[in-house]
Amino acid sequence: MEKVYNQPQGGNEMPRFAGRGTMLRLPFCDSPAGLDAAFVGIPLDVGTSQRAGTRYGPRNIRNESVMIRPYNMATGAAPFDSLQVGDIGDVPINTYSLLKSVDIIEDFYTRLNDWPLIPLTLGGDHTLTLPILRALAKKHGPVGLIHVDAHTDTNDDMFGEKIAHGTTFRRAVGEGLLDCQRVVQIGQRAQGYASGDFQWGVDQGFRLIPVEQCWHKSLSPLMAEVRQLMGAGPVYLSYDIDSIDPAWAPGTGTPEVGGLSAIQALEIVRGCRGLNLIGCDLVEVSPPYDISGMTAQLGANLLYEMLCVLPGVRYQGETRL
Ligand SMILES: N=C(N)NCCCC(=O)O
Ligand SMILES: [Mn+2]
Ligand SMILES: [Mn+2]
Repeated sequence: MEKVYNQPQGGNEMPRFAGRGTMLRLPFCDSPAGLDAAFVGIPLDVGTSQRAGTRYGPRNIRNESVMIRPYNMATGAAPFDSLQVGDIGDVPINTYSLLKSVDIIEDFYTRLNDWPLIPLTLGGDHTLTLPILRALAKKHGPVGLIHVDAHTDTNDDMFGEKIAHGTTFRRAVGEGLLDCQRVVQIGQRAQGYASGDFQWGVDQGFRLIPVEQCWHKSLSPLMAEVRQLMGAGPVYLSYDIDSIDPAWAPGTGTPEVGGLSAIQALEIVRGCRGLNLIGCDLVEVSPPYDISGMTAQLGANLLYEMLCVLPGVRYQGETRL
């Protein structure tokens, strides 16, 4: 019998401004059973260092995902023709404790390890990536990482705290969660607390591509190099929306000028096709600062593009360049 796959609620069956409040208006699934990929919300902002508000990220990304249709006309991807995808809701973080929230997130994703699904996470601030990596490392061992961000997030502490949205990947290295020779950081820019701030990751084995090396060019050639570097091993994609210039993504808590374009963001994610992706996140969307919801819509589209490059996605016909 032909397998039936979940479909986004169509714009001709329910007006786009109505219907399910889930990601892409997919069915809400109260169990991970049977899913190949799951959208998960983490409404966290107690880890932020400047503007807060990312607690509203998951809800607004879902709200702005209503324009997205099933078939990717640029790449030919048809995710809902071969993957069972659902929205499994939000992680019940502790609004009053970042450390307890980190434990709650790790426990939630550790339980997801029991299922063959790939988590696609709607953030929330970048602290959330640490507990997700802790959980995924239990299943996959140390993983490769594609980290797109205005920041390195490798501070040893912030205000004396070892866990915050700017310390995530320092902690991940220290806990042995990353295969450091298969880590790339793309889009880093602005200033440091010390002159060597960007060097710490490079000293661990990371490949760093500062934003100035991205300016005025397509990033498709870079992604060919990244695919080569990642090889066949497990890879996690962590996409901080503030990697993109505030002109395209104003709704974020720690904006930095001179960022990537939305087009380059699409090139990066589409360039992940063929990788052994074991999880993705889209973090730091802060709706209170989001002009007309465009940052949340860009985040929703990047999450859809991540879904489109997951292992097992079927492609329709020839893919256009
Ligand atoms: N937005 C994220 N994830 N990190 C911002 C860190 C800012 C800082 O290191 O001063
Ligand atoms: Mn970040
Ligand atoms: Mn950032």
